[in-house]
Amino acid sequence: MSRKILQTFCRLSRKSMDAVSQKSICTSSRLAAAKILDGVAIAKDMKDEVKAEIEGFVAEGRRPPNLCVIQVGEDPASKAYVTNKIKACKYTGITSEKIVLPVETTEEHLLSLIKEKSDSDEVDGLLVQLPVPKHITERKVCNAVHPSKDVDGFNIINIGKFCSDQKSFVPATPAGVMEILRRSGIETFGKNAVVCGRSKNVGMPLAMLLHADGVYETKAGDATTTICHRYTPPEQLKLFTKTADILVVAVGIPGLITADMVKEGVAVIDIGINRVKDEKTGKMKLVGDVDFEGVSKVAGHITPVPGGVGPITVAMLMKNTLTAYKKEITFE
Ligand SMILES: Nc1nc(=O)c2c([nH]1)NC[C@@H]1CN(c3ccc(C(=O)N[C@@H](CCC(=O)O)C(=O)O)cc3)C=[N+]21
Ligand SMILES: [Mg+2]
Repeated sequence: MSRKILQTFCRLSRKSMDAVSQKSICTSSRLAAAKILDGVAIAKDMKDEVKAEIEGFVAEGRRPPNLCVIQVGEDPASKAYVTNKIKACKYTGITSEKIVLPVETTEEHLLSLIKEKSDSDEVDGLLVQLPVPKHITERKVCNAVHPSKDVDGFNIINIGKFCSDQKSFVPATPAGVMEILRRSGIETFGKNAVVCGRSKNVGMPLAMLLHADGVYETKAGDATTTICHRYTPPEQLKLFTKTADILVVAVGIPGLITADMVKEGVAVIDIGINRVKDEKTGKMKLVGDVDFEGVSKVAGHITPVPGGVGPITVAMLMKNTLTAYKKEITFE
């Protein structure tokens, strides 16, 4: 046998032996389907913890925490999200006020309402559901919410603190993703994380949480973190996603991530929310950015859509509202 053939043979037999030993050792995730990270169950655990703590405060004679949610216009998706938030308030024992303003509300009127609620001793958490109508400047709205009540973490003071590794209100979706990883025992320290999407409310803060130094107040993940975005050439996107031990996708393109783009055993967190028509039934359905069927055969862990990150976002908002109530973060 020539040297070359022998080498090839050895390599092949080594590979097949690995496959055999892996199969016999690894009975669950790897070679079988990915473990589905149940967002509804994790969110329930988180809400139950908040609920128990609130019951304690109320038993001591304190008023429960309060959340004020302002919605401008009647966007159907916003309505659904706000409904979920109010429902979670009821479940956890947070009192809530939902204020729906007409779509033609002036910026001046909205800003004065935000100021009124920011000044009210009855309100602990305050948020304006985004997006706001085009004639209103989103940045002004976010900055009008007092930092100590800014449970969305969208005020520039909270963004500044957060980016300086200080304790702050952190946006619920990225904070929720870290919570999924933590509660599912998925290590970030020294791992490769790839974040697809660089939005100010999700991709950017999530990349911060994954890459920054865990010794500081934000308790970040110490992962080697790559950010991909709309100008990452498609053929390069795959090179990056293939390196990921943790792959987070928040882009808004159904089916963007396919099985050939991921490494075996990767933890996939799908933040996409896309309403598409079901080919079989003709009805509208919710899907993420990940080809769930294909990728779940290769991944070690994967979040579904719906029932993944969405419910955890809502649960994290409850946690942030409790934090605001306890005045755990100081703003001087
Ligand atoms: N000021 C502000 N704060 C936000 O936190 C905020 C926002 N604006 N604007 C929009 C995004 C998106 N977001 C979601 C909340 C709940 C679900 C959720 O409950 N999703 C369910 C399905 C809901 C459905 O059926 O549409 C699930 O994934 O299972 C999703 C997304 C919060 N956001
Ligand atoms: Mg969000």
